[in-house]
This record gives sequence, structure tokens and C-alpha cells, in this order.
Amino acid sequence: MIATESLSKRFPRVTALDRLSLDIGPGVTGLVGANGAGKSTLIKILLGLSPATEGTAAVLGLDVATSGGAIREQVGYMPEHDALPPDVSATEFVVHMARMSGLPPTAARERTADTLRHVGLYEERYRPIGGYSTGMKQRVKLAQALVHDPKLVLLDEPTNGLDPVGRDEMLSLIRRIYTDFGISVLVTSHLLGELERTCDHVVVIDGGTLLRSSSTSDFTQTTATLAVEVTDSDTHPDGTRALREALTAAGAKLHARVEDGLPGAGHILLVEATGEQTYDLVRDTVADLGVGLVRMEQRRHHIAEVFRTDAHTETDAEPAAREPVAAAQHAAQHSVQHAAPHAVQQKGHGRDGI
Ligand SMILES: Nc1ncnc2c1ncn2[C@@H]1O[C@H](COP(=O)(O)OP(=O)(O)OP(=O)(O)O)[C@@H](O)[C@H]1O
Repeated sequence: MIATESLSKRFPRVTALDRLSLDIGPGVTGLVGANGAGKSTLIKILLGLSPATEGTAAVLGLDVATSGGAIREQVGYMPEHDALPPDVSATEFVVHMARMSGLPPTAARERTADTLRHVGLYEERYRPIGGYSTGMKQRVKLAQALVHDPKLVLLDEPTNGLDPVGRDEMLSLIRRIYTDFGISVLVTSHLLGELERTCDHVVVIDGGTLLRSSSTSDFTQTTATLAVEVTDSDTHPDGTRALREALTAAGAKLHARVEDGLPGAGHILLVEATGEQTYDLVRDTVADLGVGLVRMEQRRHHIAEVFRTDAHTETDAEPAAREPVAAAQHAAQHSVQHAAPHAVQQKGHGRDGI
């Protein structure tokens, strides 16, 4: 669907993409990176809207440098920011966008009705967009990306500004774009966890370079980590330490990395989970020690937090200076293997998870 080879984009002061080589197949692919990682820049190049400085890119086998128009005929685009006209209804706007994509009037109206129904805006379709909530505006943006029945859609931060329920609804809508209609999706986010729930494949970029590209199952298999927090007791005045020693003695693998700047920092053990038995081992060990279990949850990380936390630990462990990009890459490769985003499973009780 998408292939780039040594793709670079340099602005006068910033290198937004740095020799990025990617190969993305059909399905739902997540493009994850912190703010400024280069996600929007990549999308604009793929649409033929912005020229690359170096390297090549092809979308659906078409060269972005020479076939921008043909690419945009077959690809839908949902931009990050909205520039929706407030005084027209969703129907008027989406019909207009369908007409701009070349659909005849009747087909444009029919496709608009179908698409607005699909994104859950059918009831509200005649109200002016200016009165819509953020979630409804995001759905209008999604509808206009889908209305011309593209083969691929590029969605730039579609969950931006949504509350947790809105995010979940948007993510399941995105999933259904592929499962119900066979339209492949490239979706960006700075939240690794939400893309892992939705995507078949995840690509991580930072500073315009590729950190990792792998199937979601590979990702989650290697990233299962349990965060465990316990109370102290009279017998074990340092409950965390007692649990660390008992789990290590029982053969569990604990990560040296500590949590910074989060509730319970310094009291959270990160245990590598090899399956359900790890949950049982932690539960039984906590019970044997007679300390209280505050939380036991599968780890979900904000991608930027992953980089920051590991970069910090690395400084302690490896004082040798690194090039910034190499350090970030090392940190991410290391952390991505250890951070565990997937669905949070809370088996403990007490305080909220992080
Ligand atoms: N037109 C431009 N002129 C100069 N610098 C730019 C331009 N567009 C993007 N950049 C810079 O390129 C880098 C990558 O930006 P980009 O918007 O692609 O990141 P992003 O991953 O999409 O992040 P965000 O989610 O914050 O938009 C940033 O440092 C940004 O400031």
C-alpha cells in the first residue's frame, strides 16, 4: 500500500523526516510518535501535497512525486486540525467533498447518506456543523475522507480532543473501515496503547527516523509487563523490597527501570509477564508475604513517557555519551520491548491505575 525508501524532509531549521524506509501492507496500520516526530509531514508527502527533500515514496504503486492527483483520487485524508465550515450541515459539506472527488450529484448524495450513517451522524446530518461537539466534528472529517470510496485512508490523529468514550468509539469505527469495507487505514497517534488495540501493524517513529515496524502481536508479545504496587506491613516495613526479593527467588524477571514522576513512583515493580501464571505468582506471593496489593495492571505507556523514562535509566546505567538520535533509538528499542501497552487488565483493587 505504502512504500518509502530513504525518505527525508528538511525544513530550514528542522529535519522532519530522516532517511525513513517503510513498507506498509493492507489492513490497519498505526503510525506512532511523539509530537513533532514527523507523522503529519509523512502523510503530506504521501498525498503528494509536499515534496520530499530526498528519497522516494509510492502509494498504491504510484510515485508521490509525479502522481499526486491520481493518489488523492484513490486515497482519503482526514487532517489533524479542522477547517470545517460552521454554517453548513454535515450533509452539505460531505456532498460537496464527494462532488469535488468527482462523484456525480446523485451518487454523491447517496454515498454521503451511507457514510454519515456509518460514522454515526445520520440523525444530526442536517444541523450546521458549527453546533457540533468535537467528537461529531471528528466524524464529519472521517466521513469526508471515506465518501469517495477510497482504497486507503490516511487519518491524522483522529482521536485528538476526544474523551475516553469518544476515543473508543472512534477506534472501533476505524477498525470497521477495514473489516466492513476493506479500506486500508494508516492512522497516527502519540498514544501507543490505543493503536495497539486497533491496528494489525504498528510503526514507531521518532525525530523522523524509524524506531520499529512490526505486527501488533509481535509488539504485545514482547511488551507484556505488569506494574505491581504493594503496601508495607509490620512484618515487612519495606513491602516493595520484600516482594522484589520473593518474586526474584520464585524465578520472575523484574525490570530495573523505575517509574518517574508518577503516583507511587519508587514503589512500583515492573514484572515481565509470561502469561496468566505471572498474575497468579504475584497474587500468591503477595498473599504469602501478608502485604496489601494496591495495584496489578498490564502496563500502558504514553510513547513519549516511554522514551523519557528509559533515557533516564540509561543515563544512570551507561554514562557514556551518545548521539541524541542513537540514544533515542536505543531507548525506544529497549523500552518498547519492555513497556506493555495493550489492554489494561486490573486484577488488583484499591487505587486507580496510572
Ligand atoms: N512547514 C513547516 N515548516 C517548518 N517546520 C515544519 C513544518 N512542518 C513541520 N515542521 C517541523 O517538522 C517536525 C515534524 O512535524 P510534524 O507536524 O510532521 O510532526 P507530528 O509527528 O505530526 O507531530 P504533531 O502531532 O505535533 O503534529 C516538527 O519539528 C515541526 O515543527
